Amino acid sequence: MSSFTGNVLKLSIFGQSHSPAIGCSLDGIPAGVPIDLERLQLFLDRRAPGRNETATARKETDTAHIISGIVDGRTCGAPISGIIKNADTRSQDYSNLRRIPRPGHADYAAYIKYKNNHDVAGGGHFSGRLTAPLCIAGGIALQALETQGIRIAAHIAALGPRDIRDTPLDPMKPNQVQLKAISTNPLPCVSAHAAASMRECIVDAKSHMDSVGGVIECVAYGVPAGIGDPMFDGIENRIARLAFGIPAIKGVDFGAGFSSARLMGSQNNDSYRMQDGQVLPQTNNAGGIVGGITTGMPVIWHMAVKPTPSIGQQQDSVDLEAHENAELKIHGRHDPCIVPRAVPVAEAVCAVALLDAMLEDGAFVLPCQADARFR
Ligand SMILES: Cc1cc2nc3c(=O)[nH]c(=O)nc-3n(C[C@H](O)[C@H](O)[C@H](O)COP(=O)(O)O)c2cc1C
Ligand SMILES: C=C(O[C@@H]1CC(C(=O)O)=C[C@@H](OP(=O)(O)O)[C@H]1O)C(=O)O
Repeated sequence: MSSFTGNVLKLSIFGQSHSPAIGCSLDGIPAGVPIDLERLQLFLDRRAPGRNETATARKETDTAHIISGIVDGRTCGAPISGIIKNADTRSQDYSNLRRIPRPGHADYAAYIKYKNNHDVAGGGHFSGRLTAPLCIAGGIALQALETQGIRIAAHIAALGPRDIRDTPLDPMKPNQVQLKAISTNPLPCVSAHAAASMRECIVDAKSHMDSVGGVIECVAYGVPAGIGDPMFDGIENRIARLAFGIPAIKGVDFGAGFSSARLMGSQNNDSYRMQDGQVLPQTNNAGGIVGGITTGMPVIWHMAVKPTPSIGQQQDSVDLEAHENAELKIHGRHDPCIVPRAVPVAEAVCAVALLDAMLEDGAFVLPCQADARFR
């Protein structure tokens, strides 16, 4: 299975939803980066399951056990590895799914590819649970990027079939009022009204044993110009590659994205002006990336999250042993909507992708490279 990525910052994710533990290994961060483990845990808590009625009922503490690579609050140059224990597993909920695959989940595709040897319990290695160790790596990358003046934030941009919309994040510069609202509203939205409507939509879908999807917007402020590469290692490629590693992501776009296809060139181009001796684009339809390389404007991207495949309603499936049609009713615990818990995961993958590109371009410089301990 391809659960390994990165050019300079090498990330590997291991485990299954119901295995004793899940974890990650992250190699390539320079020594001396300050990492606050309490803040890392608060980041993981934003994604953790079982915290409210819009999420799965599975309860996990999602405590990150960092077993190597961080000493006395700083990276030591050795590979960082972290594990999270799985505790609240109910594998019996999955006993019939090896035979009768869930529409929309990976059961049937895995049955064919792994010749029925896959771990079906909890969705195995396909589970959204694997985004917990992804958030260990992402949380560390976010703190590393903060030392470079980079701040990454995501929110729910749109949700559900009625397309409930939140206010977009400022595409030109960080807006502290917006960023505070995202962290204080009951769902990660700029607008309290949008958060309340989205919550209602999720609870309503749940009461009908159904699920809803949505769109997450993620913005990286403070990324310097000139990071990335043309063709296959552009910043778009790098972010999209990691974003599609998140289960349930079915679309990714940048800046004006798919809407740019409906604009005239004169509307879509971000014209340049000089301001205080600096080149300053006047708009940011490009989402801060041209030719795969950053422009110095905020990097803006979106990811489409499909509605959770495991729903309580009866669905048409097949019996893979009897080779006949079958009806399926799923009895497990599932997210009625994945979107709220995927918001920190968007920030995590954005941070890992940008940090890898910055390390590769030699653009990651610690404010105090000479460690005080050696003076
Ligand atoms: C944070 C998170 C939570 C998820 N929770 C569930 C869930 O409770 N039930 C479910 O069927 N799928 C859930 N998923 C999605 C499935 O894991 C995913 O749809 C499945 O592995 C198939 O992959 P694909 O949708 O990318 O094709 C979740 C995904 C994420 C990122
Ligand atoms: C546990 C998490 O989410 C799980 C993701 C998931 C899936 O199919 O993706 C299915 C459910 O697993 P289980 O049936 O074991 O409760 C979710 O609870 C998590 O995100 O930490």
